[in-house]
Amino acid sequence: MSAKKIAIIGGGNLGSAIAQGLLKSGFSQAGDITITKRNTDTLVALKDAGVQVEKDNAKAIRGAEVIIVALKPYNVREVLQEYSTVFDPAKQILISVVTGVSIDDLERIVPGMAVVRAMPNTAIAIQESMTCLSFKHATPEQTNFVTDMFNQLGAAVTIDEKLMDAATVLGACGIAYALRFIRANIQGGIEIGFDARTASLIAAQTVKGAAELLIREKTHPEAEIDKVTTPKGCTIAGLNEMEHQGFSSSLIKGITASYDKIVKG
Ligand SMILES: NC(=O)C1=CN([C@@H]2O[C@H](COP(=O)(O)OP(=O)(O)OC[C@H]3O[C@@H](n4cnc5c(N)ncnc54)[C@H](O)[C@@H]3O)[C@@H](O)[C@H]2O)C=CC1
Ligand SMILES: O=C(O)[C@@H]1CCC=N1
Repeated sequence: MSAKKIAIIGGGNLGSAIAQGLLKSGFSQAGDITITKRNTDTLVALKDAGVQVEKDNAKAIRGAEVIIVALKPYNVREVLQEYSTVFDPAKQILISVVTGVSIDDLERIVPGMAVVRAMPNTAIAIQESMTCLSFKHATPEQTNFVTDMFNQLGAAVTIDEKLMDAATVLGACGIAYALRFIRANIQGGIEIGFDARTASLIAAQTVKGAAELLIREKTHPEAEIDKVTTPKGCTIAGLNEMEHQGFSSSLIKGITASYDKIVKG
């Protein structure tokens, strides 16, 4: 449990998920978390859980030691600029989960502040995020704090900032790709006889099992696939048909399209 006061600026999809994760993990007490949004109606559940819900960013920033900025890339500059004099670089750290805005850019907007970039995904709400972190001017104490926090909200890895756009695609967008894969399995499962609820359970638990095999056993996917593909069996027949239809290729092309969207706009 951390006694640090945390302010989340931008209580949208990711900001709210971070607040939920901080609460569920026990990393923070509800009263130590403040979350801001212009229209706070969607934050009722967090408010009911004891989180401080605010419209006033200045008040939230003043009362915090850790500020997590979860605004859209197109308004983060404008909003941070408005409050740049409210920050206290001697006592605070700024963590940005904003896509495509560099540490240098953010440190220029809020002079003197140590900025950390973090790229979690929405599974942070249930402590299952993959979070990539980049540090530049953070002190060892700040680095340890941020790493520990995101480790308690899933798994965290530190990467070179030049890989942050790639991390955004593979980790943050990646959860959407995985969910679409599961949805397609559900659609197929219904077509071959299951009701939607049973198909959802089978598809999701099967993907969870596949992921856990790789994480726990540290094996290569193809080595695990070899164990499933009985010669002349149904698995290889299905896999090969998927590849004939461009399965791996479509995923790789999707990943590079997402990446180009961040890099080229
Ligand atoms: N949604 C995701 O899965 C992920 C999002 N990100 C990044 O996180 C950031 C936030 O993304 P989302 O949560 O999806 O967007 P969102 O649009 O759901 O959240 C942004 C929130 O900021 C609020 N906001 C706007 N102006 C404000 C102001 N002046 N003061 C306080 N709040 C204000 C908006 O009302 C909105 O609720 C983006 O930069 C995105 O690229 C990064 C990783 C994953
Ligand atoms: O789609 C987006 O732009 C954001 C960044 C990563 C996940 N959602």
